[in-house]
Amino acid sequence: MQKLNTAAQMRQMDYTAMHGKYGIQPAVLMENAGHAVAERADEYIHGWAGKDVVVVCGKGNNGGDGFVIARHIAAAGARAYVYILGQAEEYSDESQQHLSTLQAMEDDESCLLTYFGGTEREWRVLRQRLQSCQVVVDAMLGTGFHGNLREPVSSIVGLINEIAAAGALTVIAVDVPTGVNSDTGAVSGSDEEENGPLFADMTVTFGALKRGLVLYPGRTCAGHVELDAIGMPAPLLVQPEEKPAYLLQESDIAEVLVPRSPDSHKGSHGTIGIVTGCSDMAGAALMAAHGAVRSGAGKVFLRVPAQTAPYCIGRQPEIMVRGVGQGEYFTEADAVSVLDECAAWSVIAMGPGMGRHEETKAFVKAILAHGECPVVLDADALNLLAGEKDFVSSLDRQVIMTPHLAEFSRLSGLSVAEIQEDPFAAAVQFVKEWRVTLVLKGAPTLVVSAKTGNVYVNPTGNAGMACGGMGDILTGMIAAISARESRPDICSAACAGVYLHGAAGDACRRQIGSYGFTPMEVADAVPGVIRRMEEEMAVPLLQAPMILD
Ligand SMILES: NC(=O)C1=CN([C@@H]2O[C@H](COP(=O)(O)OP(=O)(O)OC[C@H]3O[C@@H](n4cnc5c(N)ncnc54)[C@H](O)[C@@H]3O)[C@@H](O)[C@H]2O)[C@@H](O)CC1
Ligand SMILES: Nc1ncnc2c1ncn2[C@@H]1O[C@H](COP(=O)(O)OP(=O)(O)O)[C@@H](O)[C@H]1O
Ligand SMILES: [K+]
Repeated sequence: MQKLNTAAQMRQMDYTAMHGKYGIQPAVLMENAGHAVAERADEYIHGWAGKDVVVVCGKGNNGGDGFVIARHIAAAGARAYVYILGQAEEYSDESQQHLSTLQAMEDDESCLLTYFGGTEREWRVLRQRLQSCQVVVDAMLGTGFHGNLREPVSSIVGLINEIAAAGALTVIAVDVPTGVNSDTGAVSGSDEEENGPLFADMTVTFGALKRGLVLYPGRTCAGHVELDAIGMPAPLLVQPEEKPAYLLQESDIAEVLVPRSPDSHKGSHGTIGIVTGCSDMAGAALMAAHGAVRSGAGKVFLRVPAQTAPYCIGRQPEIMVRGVGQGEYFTEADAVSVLDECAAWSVIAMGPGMGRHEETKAFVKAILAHGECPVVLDADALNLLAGEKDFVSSLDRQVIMTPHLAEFSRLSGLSVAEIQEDPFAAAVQFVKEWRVTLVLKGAPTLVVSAKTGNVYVNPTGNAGMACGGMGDILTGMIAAISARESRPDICSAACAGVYLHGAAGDACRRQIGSYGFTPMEVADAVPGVIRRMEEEMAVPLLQAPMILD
């Protein structure tokens, strides 16, 4: 897992490194940061030697990093044209220190300083420089940026974007691309294009990943992201923050990839009860069931309203289907027969294609109110439960809710725009109030643990998955994974489900292309993805076979 920090958490981390017991000199940390950019971008741009590079340095410490970068790339054989946006005396002590070193190099042709005042001539020269150089280093604004870009930064960003779009100019961002809010991924000028953010090819970020680098639209501006520890003491790199957020990595889901016990049987791998569907959405029920099968479920029972059953029976022979009641959708009276079976199930999933009839709401509440096994709620089950916070939060069982943005908006009462403004805050607040594990689906999907309030961001998945039915597959996957032999805790199961689902979507994109792969194909890709992960992580697929003779 990689920490995903806010600007405030970064300030605290920097402060502890410098002023707490570790006592690292501020200028040393800045030196490490600047050196890290020069080193890490070297390979990306195929070496600094012989390159003309414009380094634009803002007024804050991001600009200070730029001074260090200019010195290192000049030493590596580049010619650095350094544009300085602040007055020397405005800079922090450590930035001033690095600026003085650069000033002492001024006679050297490798490093040319311009104190940018914004005269017409200066703009003209800057444009020419940008047109003739090969690389731009964006050291204008980092974690200190908020709001909309002001001049002259705004126009410099516009100029760089324009020239980069037209030609062979590589843009390297320092810590965070200028104009991206490092906490939320919001960007400058979303409603006025001229104040838009910088689009970088590569971002070298320091100490911890920033949330704005993984959330859209900021993620689009960051390009290829590399994280450098910049010499931070190891405990600070891993120490949990007060309200932690993490980016999931493949190794994090190893918990669910433990090999099957060689003597296990179908009962060891979970009995999944999928209770969902209605007459015009039988496919959703089948897709959820298929997601469970492809994720390794021991047994999958599908319970659908009676009139949906004929469509489902026999479609997939491994799924055990029974029609409940007599109608086209579930009603409260149908709950009794399902509740009779629930006691033997490891997990229940409800919601895909269930319809939004009032009677179905009573059915869902009746199922939830009895029994102890975990429940995964998606789609219409969520729509039906909007306004039922008190009921859900007082349930004595583990609940995972998997809304997409519109469903989450209905549940939380927040508008989609409000959620997008700060999805972390909205998701964490919701989990606190509803006492459920939340899978807020989207690009990217966030998982928030009911137990800890920790946020996990999923890096896998692609826009080819924006297609009806993808979420239904995920519902079945999470249900099946939560019931695996290793019995992962509910949040780990949700994280693993989301990660595998996205990775299966990525495998489909590679094999089929960005358009037109289906939810069923994504489910079918899951076993292959698990096999690849097992091989790459050297988790044995099977225990060594016994040799009997
Ligand atoms: N010691 C530290 O704290 C370290 C900080 N580092 C660097 O320092 C950066 C953070 O430095 P700062 O806190 O000084 O912040 P920044 O350098 O990101 O930005 C601060 C400046 O931005 C201006 N600003 C804010 N919003 C603006 C807007 N909308 N339009 C135009 N100007 C705007 C502020 O007036 C201020 O002058 C990090 O991103 C990183 O690059 C690194 O050197 C590592 C060590
Ligand atoms: N652009 C995207 N990038 C990554 N994942 C995506 C993208 N678009 C959709 N997905 C994923 O596809 C799934 C869509 O689920 P959902 O909207 O519930 O579909 P449905 O309700 O039709 O089943 C979610 O898991 C979501 O994260
Ligand atoms: K920057």
